[in-house]
Amino acid sequence: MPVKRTLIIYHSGAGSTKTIAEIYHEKLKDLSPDLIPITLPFPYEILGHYDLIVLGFPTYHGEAPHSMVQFVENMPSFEPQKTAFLFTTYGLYPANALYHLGKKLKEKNCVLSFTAGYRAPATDAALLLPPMKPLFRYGKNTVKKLNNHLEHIRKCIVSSQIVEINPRFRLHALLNYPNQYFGKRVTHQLTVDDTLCVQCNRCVHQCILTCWHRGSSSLVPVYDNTHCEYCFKCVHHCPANAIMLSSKTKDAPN
Ligand SMILES: Cc1cc2nc3c(=O)[nH]c(=O)nc-3n(C[C@H](O)[C@H](O)[C@H](O)COP(=O)(O)O)c2cc1C
Repeated sequence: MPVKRTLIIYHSGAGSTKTIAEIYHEKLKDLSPDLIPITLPFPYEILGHYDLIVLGFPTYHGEAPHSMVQFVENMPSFEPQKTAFLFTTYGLYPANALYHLGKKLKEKNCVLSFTAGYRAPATDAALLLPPMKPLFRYGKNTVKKLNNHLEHIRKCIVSSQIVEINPRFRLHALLNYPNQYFGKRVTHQLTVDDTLCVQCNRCVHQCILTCWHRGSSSLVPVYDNTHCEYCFKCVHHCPANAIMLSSKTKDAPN
């Protein structure tokens, strides 16, 4: 049976989703999967080289991030069908994030064969409540879960036995609605400390929603939160810890 060509593709702010994607990549390396982060816009034609796509994303406010939704919505409808695996990382509760993105993938003619959620350090909470950072960590059963999931994925890659699943709608996720409603209404203002900034422009290169631009009057990058989904990738990638955060509640960005 021919081995299916596999692409692992992910979006990650603080690195937890990237870590899980890298573990998938490492543990399946004998089957030569490719691993890439999502970019916007994305060269969708490369997806034509793969039979099977593993898609990873963090849960934000009980949903997939806008960037991820945008990535899937702009995807062409596949002909022939493609097999997709979906995983998310979350701090406390992934609500219906997998259900909603799974449905969108099916609209693109993907056969969804697997979904998984991994509890990971809650990046937003760790940034907003630094003293509580030690409480936010990977779930105790993550290694066991990963091993089971990798075994399943391996079977699908080496055989043609793909079983289609329908991700379950979690009714109790409706209780999470206040968190989603208010969470989306908190906006953050990121500021750069000019005295610390080393003008490497890593924030400009890392942001997939182009919230950072090279400064015109100074070499310090300029931030615009109009499209920001607060993944905090810029904060985590800044080598000089020059990006700082403040929050306020106002109208949601969308
Ligand atoms: C803006 C934002 C919103 C979040 N909302 C939720 C949430 O609703 N539920 C949850 O369990 N975790 C939530 N988290 C935590 C992330 O899902 C978790 O930290 C995830 O592993 C981050 O992945 P990353 O490190 O790849 O960015 C949120 C994090 C951020 C930054």
